[in-house]
Amino acid sequence: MSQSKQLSIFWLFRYLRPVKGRLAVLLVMLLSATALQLLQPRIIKQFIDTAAAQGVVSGLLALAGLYLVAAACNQLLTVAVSYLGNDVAWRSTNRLRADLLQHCLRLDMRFHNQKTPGEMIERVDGDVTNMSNFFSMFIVQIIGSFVLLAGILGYMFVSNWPIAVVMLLFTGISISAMVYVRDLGVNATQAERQAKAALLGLIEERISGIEDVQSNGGVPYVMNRFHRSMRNLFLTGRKAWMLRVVPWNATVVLFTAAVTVVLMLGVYMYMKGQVTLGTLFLFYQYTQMLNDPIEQIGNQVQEFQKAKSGMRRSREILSMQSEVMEGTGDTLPDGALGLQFEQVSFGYNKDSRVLHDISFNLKPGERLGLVGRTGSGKTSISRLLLRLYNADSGVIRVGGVDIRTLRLEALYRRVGMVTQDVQLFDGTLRDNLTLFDPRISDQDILATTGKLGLQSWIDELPEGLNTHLASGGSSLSAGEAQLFALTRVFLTKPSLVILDEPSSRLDAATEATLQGAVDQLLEQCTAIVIAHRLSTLEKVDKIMVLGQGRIVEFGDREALAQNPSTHFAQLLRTDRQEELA
Ligand SMILES: Nc1ncnc2c1ncn2[C@@H]1O[C@H](COP(=O)(O)OP(=O)(O)OP(=O)(O)O)[C@@H](O)[C@H]1O
Repeated sequence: MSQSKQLSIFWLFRYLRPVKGRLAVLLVMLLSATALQLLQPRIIKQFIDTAAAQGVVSGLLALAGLYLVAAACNQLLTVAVSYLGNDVAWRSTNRLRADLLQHCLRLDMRFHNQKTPGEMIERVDGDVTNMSNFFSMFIVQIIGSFVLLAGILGYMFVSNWPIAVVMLLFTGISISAMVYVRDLGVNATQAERQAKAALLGLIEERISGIEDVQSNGGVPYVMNRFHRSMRNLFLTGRKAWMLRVVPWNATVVLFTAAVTVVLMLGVYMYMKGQVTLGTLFLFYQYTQMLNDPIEQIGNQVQEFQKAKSGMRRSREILSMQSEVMEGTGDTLPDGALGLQFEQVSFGYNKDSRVLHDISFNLKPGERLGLVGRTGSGKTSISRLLLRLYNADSGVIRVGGVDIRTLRLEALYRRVGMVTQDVQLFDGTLRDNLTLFDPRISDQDILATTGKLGLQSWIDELPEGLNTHLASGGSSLSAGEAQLFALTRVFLTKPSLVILDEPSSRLDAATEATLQGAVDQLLEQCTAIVIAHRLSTLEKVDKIMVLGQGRIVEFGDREALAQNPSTHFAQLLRTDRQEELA
């Protein structure tokens, strides 16, 4: 752990490598600005001394002009530094954001089950934003500040060593104090980020469940949790801030002392005639300027703490390995794909098994109806097949190929699933149906939607396939969303498809239209149909009855239905009675 903490800042340099040219330009500009900063007080010194000695007006005017030019150039450089600094920060942090998001999207569902979307936003964006100053300004500001310090102190040593010694002492003590306490705020800042992530997670969760919250009168409860979370953020944030500003506060006291001593020494020397009025002004001005680089170093130390805590959290995510490792295989047989489960067992947690020793075989083109009570493990079977989780033991083969040996993309190209929850994305209807795949033509879309009975619905939309849909699914009824999900999967022309309760939210008439279309679409593929209502299963070839994660029954639908002693026949009888009642 300690080693990883030490390595961590160097790890960030990989994101700076692609912008090193820009960083170099940034540094040159900052050094030029520093040179101008050093020059300006010397022009004023010259001006004061010339004026005090009753010098010629043209000389004074020239000095004033020179000062104006230096000040204007300094200002322009400051603007350019700020622009380029932001540019570098965005370029490098965007790379890190992309790496984090891509990594998170590849992590398995066990990871995602533990994280709320709000927390993920904070980790992919908030933590990285915290590091942006580090990327753009840390190195250049630290170098720039030290150069400015060296310039001031170097000049002072040449022109007046007693004052230079006071300045050097002040600088040395200030910087040592800052280095000594530099890590003080890192852990506290990390806790602050965690509290922020928890708050965002809470808001996101409650807003996405707004219907339930409102209809169950849960608003006061939500507000209570919200206030508690805010309080936690406030307390951790205050602690982190206080620990971060300690280094800065330490220098303020030292600075006041240094200015006083330099002024006293300077006035004394002026009275003795050892220095001119202009030089006294220069001493004062340089002492004042000394504060800028030290304050800048202090700020950078604070930013460094923030960056370090963000970086630890980002590294933590990036070092997480998905339990689902991709294989390298790319090829599956053409046409409908057979499916075998061989002694597959699985549990979401180590202590409890959800599926026990599941073995069955589906030939290419066969349709399996999966029935069982709530919680019997039907959805879990489909999740294993789609590699959202790894089975604890056993093998799953698609088209005779162990799915662990396949690239995930190769698997998803051929295996599709329609779930009960349809996620809509911010985009047009076309984007949502094709999932942003430009290779799927409008003709394909309209042919599939036509078959599924969605055509009239699309025709009624003001802009047809170009209609913009809001994310989250609020613009569709539950039944429409289900039809939508079917279209989405069938557009990918899957060779094996899992339909999880495909018609649970449709009225009888729509269901009838849909059933015909699904039958047509299923002609080219193998299918698993998960259903509570047995009427959905009239067209399947095989039936599997699951009970508490075990196969209770597996066989031909007709044979099981004809034999009155089977579980399936019993379920059919109960179903009919319920329908009659
Ligand atoms: N993400 C999860 N984490 C932990 N346990 C889970 C998770 N998802 C499901 N389970 C548990 O696994 C068991 C099987 O769930 P599964 O969703 O496979 O059942 P199901 O037969 O599909 O149920 P339903 O008919 O209600 O959809 C249940 O006991 C459930 O509580």
